[in-house]
Amino acid sequence: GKQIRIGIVGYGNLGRGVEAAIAKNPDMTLAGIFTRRAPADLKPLFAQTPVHAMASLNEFQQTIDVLILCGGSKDDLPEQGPALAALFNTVDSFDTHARIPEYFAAVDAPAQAHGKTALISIGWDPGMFSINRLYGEALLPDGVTYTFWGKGLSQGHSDAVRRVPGVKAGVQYTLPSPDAIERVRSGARPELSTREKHTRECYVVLEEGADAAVVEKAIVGMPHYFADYDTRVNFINEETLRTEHNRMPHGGFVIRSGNTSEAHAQVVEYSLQLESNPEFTASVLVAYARAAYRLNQQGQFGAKTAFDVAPGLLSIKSPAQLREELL
Ligand SMILES: NC(=O)C1=CN([C@@H]2O[C@H](COP(=O)(O)OP(=O)(O)OC[C@H]3O[C@@H](n4cnc5c(N)ncnc54)[C@H](OP(=O)(O)O)[C@@H]3O)[C@@H](O)[C@H]2O)C=CC1
Ligand SMILES: N[C@@H](C[C@H]1CC(C(=O)O)=NO1)C(=O)O
Repeated sequence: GKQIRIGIVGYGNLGRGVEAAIAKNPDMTLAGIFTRRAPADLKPLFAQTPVHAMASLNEFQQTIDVLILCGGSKDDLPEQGPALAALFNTVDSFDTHARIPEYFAAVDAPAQAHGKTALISIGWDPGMFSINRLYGEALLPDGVTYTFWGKGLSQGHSDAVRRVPGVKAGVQYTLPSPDAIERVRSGARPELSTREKHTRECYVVLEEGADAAVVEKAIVGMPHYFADYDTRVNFINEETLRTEHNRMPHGGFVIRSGNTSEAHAQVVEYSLQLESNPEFTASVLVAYARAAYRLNQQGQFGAKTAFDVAPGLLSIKSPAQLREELL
């Protein structure tokens, strides 16, 4: 049948992951990559992938079904999300949790006004972990939920570090507290503050002449990303970053402990072990692009989150096939 035509906006770790993921979905085809840089500067994963300047995006309104927005949540998506939701169906991974309500509103208005469908904050957290936190609360109303990430590389926090003036390059690792995990797994249902659950470790390459103390202060005090955590900042050179910090593994789990009666405790858990955080996130975005296309065909316009998307819309299988095979 008809292939769903995808455009990638922003070619970083996530954009490259989406290029790979589309090749794994036979009902999808990649119309092209759109970048703010000079297209000739980009080396796509597949030589045949077209690369266009962002300015030419308007010309593709009739030939692209869904845009997957792969920009950074700190500075790119707040501007690109609302602007592009007026022109295309979109899917993004916006993950500045504290700002999701305002981002939802900023994207919903243009999408509604132009009959577009915009799936926001898709990925694993927010995204698949959000869905599993919802399942936990809905299925075991009397209980507690915990989310742990890592040890691994957070792309949102790494992007945020890279945006600090004076930072040339950088990554951020999230480390869960072994003690906190042990207390949760013991069934003790402890009260844990944000600071007690994870610490954050940054590795930063400074621009020439940048002041390390000023950069460190800007990172550790950064609202929404670092201010609520104990954070260490290590300064390294480009060679070390390239050789020791070029892998992007991550993972984690959502656990719900609850009681269905005095007598019976129940536990629900969802976990991820990711060799590549960006490739997994990209694969989630591509499955949701299928849903965005279908929702738009159904006249479901405006901004939506992972909570609003029926699981069947993600599958390449037809509803009848799903009933036969997966029920
Ligand atoms: N919800 C979730 O579970 C997850 C969400 N995310 C989100 O995805 C976002 C993007 O992550 P990630 O792809 O790692 O970010 P990157 O820093 O790799 O890319 C962000 C943007 O920066 C530009 N860029 C990329 N490489 C370069 C370069 N070498 N020089 C100049 N500009 C460059 C690209 O835009 P352009 O091509 O236009 O220059 C790109 O879209 C994160 O900020 C995070 O918020 C990530 C993982 C999980
Ligand atoms: N959005 C995160 C995905 C997970 C990882 C994470 C963290 O390490 O703080 N929080 O959510 C990312 O950008 O990698």
